[in-house]
Amino acid sequence: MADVLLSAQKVSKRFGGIVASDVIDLDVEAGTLHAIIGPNGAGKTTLVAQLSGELRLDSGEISFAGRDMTRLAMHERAQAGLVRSFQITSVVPQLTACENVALAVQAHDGHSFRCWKPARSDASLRDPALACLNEVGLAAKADRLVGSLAHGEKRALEIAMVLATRPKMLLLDEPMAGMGPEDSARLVALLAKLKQRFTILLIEHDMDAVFALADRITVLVYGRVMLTGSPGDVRTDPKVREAYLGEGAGS
Ligand SMILES: Nc1ncnc2c1ncn2[C@@H]1O[C@H](COP(=O)(O)OP(=O)(O)OP(=O)(O)O)[C@@H](O)[C@H]1O
Repeated sequence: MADVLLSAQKVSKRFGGIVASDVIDLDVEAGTLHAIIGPNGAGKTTLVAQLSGELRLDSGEISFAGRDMTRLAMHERAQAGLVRSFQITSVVPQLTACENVALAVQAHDGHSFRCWKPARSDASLRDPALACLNEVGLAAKADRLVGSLAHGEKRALEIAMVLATRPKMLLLDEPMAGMGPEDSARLVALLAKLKQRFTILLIEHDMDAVFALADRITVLVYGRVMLTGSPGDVRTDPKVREAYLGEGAGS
């Protein structure tokens, strides 16, 4: 087995009577795109929040690049290279795409978000921000206000902001949500390019995207891992077909 970059061991989380994560074991190998699929309420978002540090574990352990992350805060995990995609709600609509990415560069470099003004003119922020926008195909929109960007462009901007933090691994929670087929196809192409450089954990309901991109897939059902395997394993597993994909899906 290749090197494991991210490992979750016996991770659990309960919300009142609901067991959202039920003793989950997950190993993500370096250099792979690992997808997590499962029906609504299976615990996918909860698991990502636990991995990124937004949500405390009730029990279990998380290690990343050989370091114990279990008790580290979100920004400490991000500093180590484990970064969850920014939610569009954390993007400032009154600033341009470039200024928003510059803020992410600035935040990662340890400056305060309050000092955003120099980000407009400071080449040490603008140049890396433009490079990130270029990577996601948004260079031409660098000086557009975020509020005026189309939905697909905003999602690409979120990814540019992750890249600005110089991650080792990206945690992406439903990046295709709400997208039409053209934007989805564009994002699949972008992720196919990014997976050559980054390890990626992808939660996604779009099965075409998952089967096009994933090297490994973990199926969660009721907070438990039903199966981890190759796309072929998952596609043909009768339990998975019954529990989630439905007969004929994914084929
Ligand atoms: N903050 C919370 N408080 C109470 N219950 C929660 C909370 N967050 C999640 N849950 C519950 O935990 C379970 C898992 O939810 P989660 O959002 O992780 O599932 P999911 O697989 O991401 O679902 P979806 O595909 O619909 O996004 C659900 O039953 C949900 O209602």
